[in-house]
Amino acid sequence: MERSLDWDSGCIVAVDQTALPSRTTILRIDTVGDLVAAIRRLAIRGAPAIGLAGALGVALSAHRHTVAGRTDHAAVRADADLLAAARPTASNLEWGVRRALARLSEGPDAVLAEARLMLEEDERTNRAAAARAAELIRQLCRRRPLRILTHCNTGRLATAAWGTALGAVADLAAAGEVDHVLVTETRPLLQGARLTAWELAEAGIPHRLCVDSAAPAAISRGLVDCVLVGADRIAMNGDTANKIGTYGLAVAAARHRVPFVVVAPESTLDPSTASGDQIVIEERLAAEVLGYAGLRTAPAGTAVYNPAFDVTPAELVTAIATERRLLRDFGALSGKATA
Ligand SMILES: CSC[C@@H](O)[C@@H](O)C(=O)COP(=O)(O)O
Repeated sequence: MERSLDWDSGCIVAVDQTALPSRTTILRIDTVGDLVAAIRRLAIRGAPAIGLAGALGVALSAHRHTVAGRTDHAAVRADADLLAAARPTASNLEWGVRRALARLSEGPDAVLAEARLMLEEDERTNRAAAARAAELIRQLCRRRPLRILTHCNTGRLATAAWGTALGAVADLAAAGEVDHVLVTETRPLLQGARLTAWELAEAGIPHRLCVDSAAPAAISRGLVDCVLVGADRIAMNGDTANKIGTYGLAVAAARHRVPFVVVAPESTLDPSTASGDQIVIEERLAAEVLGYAGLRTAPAGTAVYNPAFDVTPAELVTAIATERRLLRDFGALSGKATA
């Protein structure tokens, strides 16, 4: 499969991200219910990827609810609402669903054409944002080759192709500028250990895996030249929601004057959210923290706090690189200043 997510013969096809790295399993999804479930259980995950999945889901629904050339718009809109609500934090999901839905009056093929266009755009978008971030890192960091810290998974699996922060890592690595990438495990679901380490190995980019709690220590010991992460929702003041643990990395990076750069598509910027305190943070099931892969790691019944994301205040973010611009003065997001 060229893309980690695509459309094929009336189905959404996607790499099952819960099966990696043990198995490469391709899901064929042909109902909106199964798609919502795949997004909720993180088989399809990563902000850009769930946005694209949402758009493909609307196309799936539009085709399913078209009989003899007549589309049941109310049924498709109800499916769109279900899809948009599958996970609350990433703004890309609602963006993808709404963009595909906007073509509904033109019929199911137009909806699918829009979703397919979004798949194509995704790679161009990611490459542009990643190249911009890589260029910034070249300017900000003097040491070569670079030691880059990243969190969660922002590679091709989290998008349709190329990736955001991990795309920037790939750009720098292709230019021979990367010593190694320090990859956080990303508890509780191990997106860093399972997915980022797998993608970096595939790409032949040297990397080391560390437990999440070792990452701030690595920054404090001078073992990290820059931190590169993705985002799920960026508020208009630059506050950035991303995988739980990002905030702690940003605090450590600021304390030790290490550049902390966010790489994300414009679709992650949310014009309706003024600041990070308005971002809804998804809370996930206790079972994800109480055990892993069927093994209990805490006494049954232990109370759990399991937020999937945290919010890094803009003041801790060195810059946000998108496909269109580099944001360093966060007033630019609310139109008060130019980027
Ligand atoms: C390019 S992916 C950017 C973010 O979506 C990523 O960093 C992240 O936090 C993903 O969380 P997940 O819960 O795995 O979907």
